[in-house]
Amino acid sequence: MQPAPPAPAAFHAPGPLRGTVRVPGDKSISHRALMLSALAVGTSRIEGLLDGEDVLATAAAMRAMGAECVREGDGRWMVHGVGVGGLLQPAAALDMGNSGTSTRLLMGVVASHPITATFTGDASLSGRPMGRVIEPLARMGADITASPGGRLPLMVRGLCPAVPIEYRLPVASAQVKSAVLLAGLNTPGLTRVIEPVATRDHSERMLRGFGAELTVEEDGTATRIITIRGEAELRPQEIAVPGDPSSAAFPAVAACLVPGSDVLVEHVGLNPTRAGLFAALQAMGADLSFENAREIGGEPVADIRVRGSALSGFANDPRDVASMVDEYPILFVAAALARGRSVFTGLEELRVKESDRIAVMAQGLAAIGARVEETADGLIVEGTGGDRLAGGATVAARLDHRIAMSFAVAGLVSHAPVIIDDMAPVATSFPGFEALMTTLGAERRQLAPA
Ligand SMILES: O=C(O)C1=C[C@@H](OP(=O)(O)O)[C@@H](O)[C@H](O)C1
Ligand SMILES: C=C(OP(=O)(O)O)C(=O)O
Repeated sequence: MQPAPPAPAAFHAPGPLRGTVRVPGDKSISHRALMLSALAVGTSRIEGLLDGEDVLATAAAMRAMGAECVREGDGRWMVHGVGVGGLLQPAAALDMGNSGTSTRLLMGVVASHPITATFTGDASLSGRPMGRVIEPLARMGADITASPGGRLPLMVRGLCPAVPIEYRLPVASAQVKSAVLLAGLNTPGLTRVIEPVATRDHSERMLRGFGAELTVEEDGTATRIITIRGEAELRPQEIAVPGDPSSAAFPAVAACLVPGSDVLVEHVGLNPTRAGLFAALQAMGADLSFENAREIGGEPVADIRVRGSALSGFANDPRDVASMVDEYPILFVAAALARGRSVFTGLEELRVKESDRIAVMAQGLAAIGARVEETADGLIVEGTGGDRLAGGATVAARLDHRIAMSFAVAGLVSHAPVIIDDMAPVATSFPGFEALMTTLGAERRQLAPA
């Protein structure tokens, strides 16, 4: 298939942003809901599932391995699971598109099933390191043949029964943790992951919710020891997926930056392992509050009210990186408009996301007039103190949805247009982004014909 032609766009805000919106379902939870439903015995129902391309790649893979996954309506899915150990050999390569989460978690699932699966992906995903999951899964007995540098395309030949391991995460990654736990689901005995820095814990919460025997201990130094008993029988569930805090980040920062704005983002998941951005914005002086706090499907949820705010510079605590790892690109935009200097450190993981998010944001922000300095593990930003950026440049999204949306927001507070060369990647995690921003009062700018 020919790749779609690029979809350039630029946005502006003729006035304050105002209104009440809901962002699509949480991407991390959506992937896990499909995978665990496919591994349960019987029929699960999911509502609020993210209908984004990344999650659809997971659904297609579960189907290719024998689970029935049916989209019954907007965000409403029915999954008929085959049981842990019951997945079938897929007839063709599993196309993971742009999705690191689908790839790494499913490699874990396949590793302990008696099947072989080939994983392929787009140019961005094919450049991302898979060695971090190959290493523990090979220790469990999976036979994995990867392209040079531990990249896609790669083939996983599972071993059943696999060998339980105790694995200390060398990098703070929920994807690596989840890959090992999911492999442990169909492995006899106890599989253990030791996590020195807490990462998102949706896998742990949901595995327990499906009836797996899983314990989490803390050793007093914030290290978490997660143990799962394998050969589990998962019971089908009804799952409600909350709104994605990583998507809510874009309208929230936009509302902070556009003077006079007042925006309510409803129904946002606020799991503490995910909510770092909102605390950072509050520390910068944002007028941001949480309303109607509640719990849905084992996850904390609230509505977030954000008003236009004068922000101050920020220095992040490197220990908090995992709680907002995907939100740094949009936080860099907030820092570019804040008063004073922001210093971001400990962000090396950003270099191996859909793009090198430190380098790509540094280049793009510099091109639209922000004062930034890239460092080995982060960025130093001298903010404008609320003045608009110059704009007047085209920035490359590089197949990275979060880069595209970050510069869409930067355009709202720039004099001249900020043209994003391709908005298409936004469909991986936030279908409806443009419509939502338009509801709030943002507008697409007319671009001169090329
Ligand atoms: O487990 C997950 O759902 C995710 C974990 C994070 O990746 P890492 O585990 O590579 O940090 C995050 O960046 C990604 O968007 C989703
Ligand atoms: C890093 C991300 O996703 P993934 O690793 O699943 O591609 C993201 O959504 O920002």
